[in-house]
Amino acid sequence: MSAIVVADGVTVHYRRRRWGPRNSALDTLYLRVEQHRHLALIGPSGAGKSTLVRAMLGLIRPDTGQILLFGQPVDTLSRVERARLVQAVSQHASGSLSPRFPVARTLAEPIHALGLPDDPVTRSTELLELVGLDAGLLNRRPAELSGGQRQRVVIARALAARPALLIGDEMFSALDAGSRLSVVDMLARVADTERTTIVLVSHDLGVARRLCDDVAVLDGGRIVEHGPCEKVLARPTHPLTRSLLDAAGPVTA
Ligand SMILES: Nc1ncnc2c1ncn2[C@@H]1O[C@H](COP(=O)(O)OP(=O)(O)OP(=O)(O)O)[C@@H](O)[C@H]1O
Repeated sequence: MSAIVVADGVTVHYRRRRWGPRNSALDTLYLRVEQHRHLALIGPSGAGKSTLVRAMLGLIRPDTGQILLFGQPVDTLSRVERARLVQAVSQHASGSLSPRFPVARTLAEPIHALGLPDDPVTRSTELLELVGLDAGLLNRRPAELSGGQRQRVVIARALAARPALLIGDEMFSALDAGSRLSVVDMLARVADTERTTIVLVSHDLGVARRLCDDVAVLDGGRIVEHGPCEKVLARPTHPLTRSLLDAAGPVTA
């Protein structure tokens, strides 16, 4: 199997002031994300999940170690190369939609910016369908959409880039419980068709198990347990994984 992402001994410190104390967010972290095996990143608040995501996106440079995307150090890739390989959707991503742009323009933009061969009109309609939205919304601006519809548009915009890797940092939290599972299932189908690998940061273990093949548990900036969901979530070996499972109650999704 080939690795889509490798974190090779990554350490990240945050320093609030130049001479102030350093706060270690990732501590010599090693992780391999295999292609076409969706990975859930779970862990308590402050474990380093979002920091790891930001490092994978090349938004922060590790103090030591490196992140490899398809074997290449992420900081050697151009912005366009990175955008073609990896897209991210965060919990509050709908704020990143331009208030002036109708949905059609939002979805066409990555196609133009990345020089993809897709026809923007056909692809925008297809993308809306993929995320379970009506093509009639193509002419609406963000203010004319519900919060859940905006989040689906953000997911569609990320898919427009046809990324090899989609990173979702609590990407479903803005959706109500009723539509969450249908969007999760939709994403699983799209990822399958488009050969996209997903890394999902989630506090929702039900969603993690429903979508992901593997799970990695972070604590104190390190991976403390990593393996197939059916094994780790059924027979956890680390006390932290056990306590996350206990706190979540029965994982039903
Ligand atoms: N910009 C920053 N400056 C200083 N410290 C930070 C900064 N961002 C995060 N941290 C610290 O780094 C550590 C890891 O934070 P991170 O946001 O990666 O955790 P997380 O696992 O994503 O948490 P959560 O589940 O609450 O979102 C925490 O101790 C946090 O306080």
